[in-house]
Amino acid sequence: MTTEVAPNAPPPRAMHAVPGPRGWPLLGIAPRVKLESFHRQLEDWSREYGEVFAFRLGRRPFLAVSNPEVIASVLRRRPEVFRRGARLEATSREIGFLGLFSSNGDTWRRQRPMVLAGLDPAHIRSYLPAMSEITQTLRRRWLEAAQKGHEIDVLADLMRYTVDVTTCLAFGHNLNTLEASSETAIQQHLNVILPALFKRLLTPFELPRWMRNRSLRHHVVALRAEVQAFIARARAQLDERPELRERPENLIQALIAASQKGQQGITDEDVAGNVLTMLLAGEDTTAHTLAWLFWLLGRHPQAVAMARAEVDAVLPPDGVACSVEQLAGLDEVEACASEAMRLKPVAPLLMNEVGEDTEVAGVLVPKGAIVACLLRRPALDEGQFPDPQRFDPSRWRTGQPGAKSLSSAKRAVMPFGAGPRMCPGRYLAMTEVKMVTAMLLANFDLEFVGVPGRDEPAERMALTMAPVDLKMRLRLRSR
Ligand code: HEM
Repeated sequence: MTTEVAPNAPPPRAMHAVPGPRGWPLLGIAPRVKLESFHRQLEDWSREYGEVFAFRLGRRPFLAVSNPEVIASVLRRRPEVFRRGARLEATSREIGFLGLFSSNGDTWRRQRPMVLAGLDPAHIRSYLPAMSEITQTLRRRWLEAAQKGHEIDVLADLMRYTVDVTTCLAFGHNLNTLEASSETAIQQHLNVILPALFKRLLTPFELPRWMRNRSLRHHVVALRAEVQAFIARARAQLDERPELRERPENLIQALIAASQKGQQGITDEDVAGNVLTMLLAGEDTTAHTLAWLFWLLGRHPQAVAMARAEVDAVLPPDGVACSVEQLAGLDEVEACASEAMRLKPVAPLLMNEVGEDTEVAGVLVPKGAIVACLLRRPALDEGQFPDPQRFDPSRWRTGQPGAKSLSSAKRAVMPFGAGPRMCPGRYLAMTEVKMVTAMLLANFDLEFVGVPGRDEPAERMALTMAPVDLKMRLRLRSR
């Protein structure tokens, strides 16, 4: 058994002695679970039962934790003691996207440096021209919507943007869904596969025949075929221009070059798995983060005014950044994004399967149990952030008096996770978030961002947390 506890700590408690919501024999709390708002149910229970509580989902024991130090210690002890769930790993293998996100142990160790290298700041710099171009396309789309007075489906447009950026960077091919008249095939596949995956992961019982669903199978097979086509294209490029093996232009070239060299044992399966992982991990997360940020900006004109003043000072009049230096000057925009991720993190919940008996927050947790880290709870803790529900980007300004407390506050907010499995796409994601937000503020006034007839958009959880039915109306900005 592994532990990370002080020497004089009291003896650990067994899980059944830890308070938590009551369940039924065999089913546990399964009949009470609402998949789309499971994160909120857990957050509510943590208010009722405290920083550590336990329950069963089916036969599987769960321990939910919301203390930031406990969360950090769990996330640090990966991939050895805590791991991605065996079901996630098996399901991903079945679908054909066993990439960095879902793999464990040696597969994860082999893949991580490769994926990290493709997404590091140096590579992001070389991706900027493509990203600026795609941001220009989005700008044109929104200029047209503003001129015609059209309402914008925020999530749909932002997902088109992130699909275009991700496919362009990962595969060297811009799908240009922003200018396509209808949803592309890839989006249609993901719209079916992602919710099915999430449901499968949270259903308390094994669903051995889930892939027999004909529609799901169709989408999985078609998506795999799309990915194989990207791989074939990148292989041909590497054959034509062997110098790309040393200086790959995109992630797929980097992965294939490594697999051909036999470097670090990267296999063809690893390449395909990580190509799909980029699509799955990079699309919803960034689009949903931007959507929440826009909704919050729509309610806070002062924050808009400050961020816009900065955008006007740093960027050209079209508001589209084209250098790392310009993006680095957007501190206020970044502060707005950090504050949006504190209040509306798209990953408010991280599930970790226990790989060997261990101890967490003074509780004995057996192998096979799940430790659910409730990431949003510390981010809304009054002790860390006065008036925690208020959207206040000034909390994130650097060089302010109280910078020390800012650094401890930062440790309580983990939108990209923490420890050895922290999100490798965070530089790319922040680049996209800053680019799109700056473009929005430079060109448009936010006439309306919200859900008609509601104060707040509902939070819907399906792998990531999205604002439901968010709409936006833009007016050309009067300067
Ligand atoms: C605002 C946007 C994003 C957010 C909020 C986000 C958040 C996260 C979180 C919370 C994790 C789990 C970290 C952990 O277990 O400690 C994660 C993992 C991951 N993310 Fe992101 N992500 C974003 C964008 C991206 C992008 C753009 C990519 C790549 C194109 C990406 C690729 C990945 C991968 C591959 C992992 C798995 C890392 C591992 O297990 O080693 N993410 N992300």
